[in-house]
Amino acid sequence: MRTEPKTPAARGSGRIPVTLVTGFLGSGKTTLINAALRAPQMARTVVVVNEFGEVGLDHQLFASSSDSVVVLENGCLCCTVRSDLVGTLNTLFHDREAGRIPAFENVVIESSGLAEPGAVLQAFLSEPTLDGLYRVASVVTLVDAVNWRDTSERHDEALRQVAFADQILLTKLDLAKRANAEALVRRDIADLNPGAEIGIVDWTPGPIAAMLTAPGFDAADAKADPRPWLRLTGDDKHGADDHDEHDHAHHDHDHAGDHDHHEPHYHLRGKGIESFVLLRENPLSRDELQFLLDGISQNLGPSLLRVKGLVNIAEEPGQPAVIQGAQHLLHTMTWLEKWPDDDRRTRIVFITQGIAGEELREMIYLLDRVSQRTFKARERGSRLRQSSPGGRN
Ligand SMILES: Nc1nc2c(ncn2[C@@H]2O[C@H](COP(=O)(O)OP(=O)(O)OP(=O)(O)O)[C@@H](O)[C@H]2O)c(=O)[nH]1
Repeated sequence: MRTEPKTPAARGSGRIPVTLVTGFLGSGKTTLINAALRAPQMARTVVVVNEFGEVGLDHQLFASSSDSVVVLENGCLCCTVRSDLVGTLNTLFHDREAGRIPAFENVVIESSGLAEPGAVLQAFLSEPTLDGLYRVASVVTLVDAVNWRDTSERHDEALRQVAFADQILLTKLDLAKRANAEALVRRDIADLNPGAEIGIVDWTPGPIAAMLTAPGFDAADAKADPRPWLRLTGDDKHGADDHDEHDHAHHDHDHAGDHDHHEPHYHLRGKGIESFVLLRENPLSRDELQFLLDGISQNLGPSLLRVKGLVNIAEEPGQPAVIQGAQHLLHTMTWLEKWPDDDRRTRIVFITQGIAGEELREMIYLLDRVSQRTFKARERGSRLRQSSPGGRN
């Protein structure tokens, strides 16, 4: 990741917001988008679906993109990007600029039920063309509450779709036989992705359309409020404690509360998805942050699913830096004009797969300590050199 010179609002927020709708096969994606299309506020929205004709789009702009993927040089399938999606979005943007199609204001992408949201998200963060034209406003993941446990046991994609989400909507609760179905699914999901907002689909077109066209958080807009995006508020939704600068985001499965203790324990963690919040009271210097992020990227590499956070940088105490990443890619840092409230702590949420929670925690903790020590030692060294008789000053 590059830490760029501070240029608040340098790129403004002119990029077109994209809402990515994901969810396992049959979770209700098409039904949701079709419901939204009945609302007038979708008139300036382009809907891109994987399969042509999947959504009835009589009066809508429409773009199709087939399922081809490109395997990048390192051959890692997690890095495949949907080049046709990138091409489609590029064409749409330039057609819009040239007046060949109406000036749409939003894009909604319905990804295939088996798609890896990480690859699509990464395309927006890494693809130079897309990055300048579009931004991901929100990743909305639908979860079929009836089939969730079966599906999540069998299909990793379903878990990763939840792990990548900013918002999660439960569907089919009307079909659930168990009275506590909602509570159980919510518990699993909060465990996988403590930073996501969880709700139930209200099938009224207006509210769905509003959700799909919401501007979301634009990290390039210096005036944007990051709180809903990060979902870390004063009461700290992630459950991290102030007494420890590093805390684990998981809920304690054994604690009393609204958990149903008659339910057999569900080992989602056996699936290897972990989340962790790095909380830090002391500001980081730019170099420390670079060191920390490089270390995280090198050591966690393919295990990283999603990273997002606000960082207090020592050189710029009045302005938080925003970092975000998908898979091993950490996106260029941007700056907000001011802190959204009095909480000036660095807060970075990590969602990983394939690394044990304890190991993750230890690694980030260690990297942070090494980074602090290295830079403190370097500062001391430079002070000593300056004050010594043979020093430069
Ligand atoms: N009763 C009920 N049915 C639902 C609900 N959500 C979706 N369905 C039904 O579930 C079926 C699958 O919904 P789709 O919208 O096609 O699901 P999808 O996610 O687009 O499916 P794929 O395209 O296969 O990935 C349809 O018959 C919907 O009517 C819900 O909340 N309640």
